Amino acid sequence: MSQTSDTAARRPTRVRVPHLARWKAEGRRWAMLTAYDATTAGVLEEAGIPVLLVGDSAANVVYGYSSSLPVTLEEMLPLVAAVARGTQRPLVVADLPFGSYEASDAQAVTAAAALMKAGAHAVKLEGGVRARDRVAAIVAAGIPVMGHVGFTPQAEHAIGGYRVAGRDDAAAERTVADAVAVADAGAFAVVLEMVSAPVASRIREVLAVPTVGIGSGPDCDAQVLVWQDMAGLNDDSRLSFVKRYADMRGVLRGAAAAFAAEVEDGSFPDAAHSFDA
Ligand SMILES: Nc1nc(=O)c2c([nH]1)NC[C@@H]1CN(c3ccc(C(=O)N[C@@H](CCC(=O)O)C(=O)O)cc3)CN21
Ligand SMILES: CC(C)C(=O)C(=O)O
Ligand SMILES: [Mg+2]
Repeated sequence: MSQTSDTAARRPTRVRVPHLARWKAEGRRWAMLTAYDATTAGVLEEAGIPVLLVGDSAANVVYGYSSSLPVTLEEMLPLVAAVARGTQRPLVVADLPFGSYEASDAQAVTAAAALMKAGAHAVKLEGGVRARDRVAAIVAAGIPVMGHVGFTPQAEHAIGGYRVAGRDDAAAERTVADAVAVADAGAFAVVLEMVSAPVASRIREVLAVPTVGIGSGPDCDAQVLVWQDMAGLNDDSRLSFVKRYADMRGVLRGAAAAFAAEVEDGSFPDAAHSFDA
């Protein structure tokens, strides 16, 4: 295949599902962050993040809902398209939102295909044993699926709150069985959310595919955080598994306040930021 422009010649190779399998075999850990817009996704690509998740956490951090339940497929699609347009290298995974895949395999495949048409390279859905048929149906349609077990926020009301999965022996066995079920159904990776660290470690040993931890301890093949949590843009301090790597909330508040002060005192715009004649 000939490459005709400089841009094409420099275009980085897209991360694909087989790369993640290879990284597990090599014992190489990797980071996943959420992204919801083209600008941020481009910055995360520059930082070398290989996998971006357009999470249904968009419900909270983009749309301002107090849980992930209200966000719709229609609200997810433009965010997926923006992240795909804004990046060249990262694998873009899109969450199937609550209500878009539970009713039937056919509904799940239709919703997954809509996310792929918007630009995703893979989809993610919540649930273990209860979701295995959905995973298999979407995989059979040629769409890579990332699983998500442990605490599954879309099932908050069935679970009875935000809680760590796998803390007693029976719960540990259920969580391992959930991860195995989605991996056996064809998932290329499995998110482990708020799984106790020893159980997550066991799942990592048992699964041939990578585990992606969030609040599940260090013994995972990859780690994921919501980018606004990671960057300290969110002020929600309830999430004890989040580490803040910057104070973006403080930086942005400071910049906005400085801008407003200069507008109010007439020092912005100055000659350097105006057009003469
Ligand atoms: N900003 C943001 N970050 C997230 O990680 C996130 C979202 N939004 N929205 C979708 C889901 C919801 N998630 C959540 C929501 C709440 C807890 C939570 O309350 N955790 C507490 C309680 C744990 C416990 O009681 O055992 C914690 O201490 O982490 C955890 C994950 C993770 N996802
Ligand atoms: C927190 C991650 C795993 C997620 O599912 C989301 O952002 O919606
Ligand atoms: Mg999600």
